[in-house]
Amino acid sequence: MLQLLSSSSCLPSISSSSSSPSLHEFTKTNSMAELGLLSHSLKTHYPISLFTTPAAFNFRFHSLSITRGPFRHSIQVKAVATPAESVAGFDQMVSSTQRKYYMLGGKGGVGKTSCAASLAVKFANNGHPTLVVSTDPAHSLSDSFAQDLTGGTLVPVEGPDSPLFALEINPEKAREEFRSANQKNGGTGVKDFMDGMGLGVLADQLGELKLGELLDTPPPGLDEAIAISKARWSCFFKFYVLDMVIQFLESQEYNMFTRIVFDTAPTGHTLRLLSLPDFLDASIGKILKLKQKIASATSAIKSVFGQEETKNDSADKLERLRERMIKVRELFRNTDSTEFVIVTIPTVMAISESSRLHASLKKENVPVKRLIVNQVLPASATDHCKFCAMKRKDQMRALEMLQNDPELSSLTLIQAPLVDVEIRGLPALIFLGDIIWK
Ligand SMILES: Nc1ncnc2c1ncn2[C@@H]1O[C@H](COP(=O)(O)OP(=O)(O)OP(=O)(O)O)[C@@H](O)[C@H]1O
Repeated sequence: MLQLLSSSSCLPSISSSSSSPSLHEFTKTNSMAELGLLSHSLKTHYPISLFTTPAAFNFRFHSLSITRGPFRHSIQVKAVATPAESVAGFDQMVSSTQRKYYMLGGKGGVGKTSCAASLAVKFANNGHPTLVVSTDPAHSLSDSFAQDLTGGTLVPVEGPDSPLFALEINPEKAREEFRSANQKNGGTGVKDFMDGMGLGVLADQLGELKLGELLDTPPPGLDEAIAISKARWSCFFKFYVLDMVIQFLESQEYNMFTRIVFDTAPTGHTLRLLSLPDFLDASIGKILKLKQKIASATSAIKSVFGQEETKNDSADKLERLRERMIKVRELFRNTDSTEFVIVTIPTVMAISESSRLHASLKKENVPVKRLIVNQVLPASATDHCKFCAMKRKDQMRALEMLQNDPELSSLTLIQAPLVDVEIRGLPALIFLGDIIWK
């Protein structure tokens, strides 16, 4: 039988009091597939009730009860809430049936994927058909869900009450599409492909740069060429992601989803992605103005050479691209539908970066209300562990710094403890989600 045993453990844990393996032990000793199977069978065959009971002092007990079948038992987990913590306001996040977008972002490795995946699961378990999308080319959603999501298409996640689909925007698939389009038409295929994305005019501008060639065979020894190739590829991938976002808005395929959660790339990449629509809008505006000036100055010559229609077509395409970029930008800035949740950890470096991230997001007018400080060492961890005591002291200093930070102190602060299991698979995500999203 599984039951609460956290008093003997230094970190919040899921433990066992008998010879049966605990979920904690299970996650350590079994494959991801087995864990997935457990999560599936728990969900499919045995009703689970999740509840949270406030307890004395700074402890909070999270309970997972399985109420029938051979798995009849309850698992309780101790987590710690420090006084500065506020409630995430999940009731408000879940309340409307209108489509909402949540982007989770921050420094590399702080727990963006775990927080995003746990939020998606929680939405789906609270009645929202939900899509969770990774926009990080170095995806970890598959690991987080313990399920293969690498195909670049929507994959159903088994278990939650309402439909939950996951999508890793697959850089290899994008690259393949890009290459085959490029080969198909002897170079002009790049343009066709980008045309399909509403970006054909940009392909015109990029055509000179021989993007495809550089991707396939960077000239040997030319570091600069490789760097340029990488930069162009990164730019292309961002277009690809933006195109996906437009599809979420416009395509029937995504109509059903009332919550879309983005697991974003580390800070720098995401800021560049968010600022791209604005940059393109401004650049296209300038190009169009320039084109108009040139057009009026040379209209007589153009009509003689019969190029009028081509130029107008190109201006129309630019205008359409601009409209699409404005749509995405409006989406990113819409306070009714969109929220960027910053995820950080209690270190001076991570908090400094989060502060800069918030400042940049404000500049981009992207709404931010909540800040998750993940991996906070519980007070109980310091009882018999000098290292943990020192570490927690350090973390408390960083938290103090956060509370005095002019950029961050206004945000709703959510603390998530460092737990002693890796956050992988549905049960672990439900567990983490129940701690964070209250
Ligand atoms: N609160 C937590 N307690 C214990 N482990 C955690 C916690 N949050 C995240 N982890 C673990 O930390 C690792 C990194 O987490 P995750 O992949 O969510 O971070 P990330 O910010 O998305 O990383 P990347 O930037 O590399 O995509 C994972 O192994 C995850 O299980």
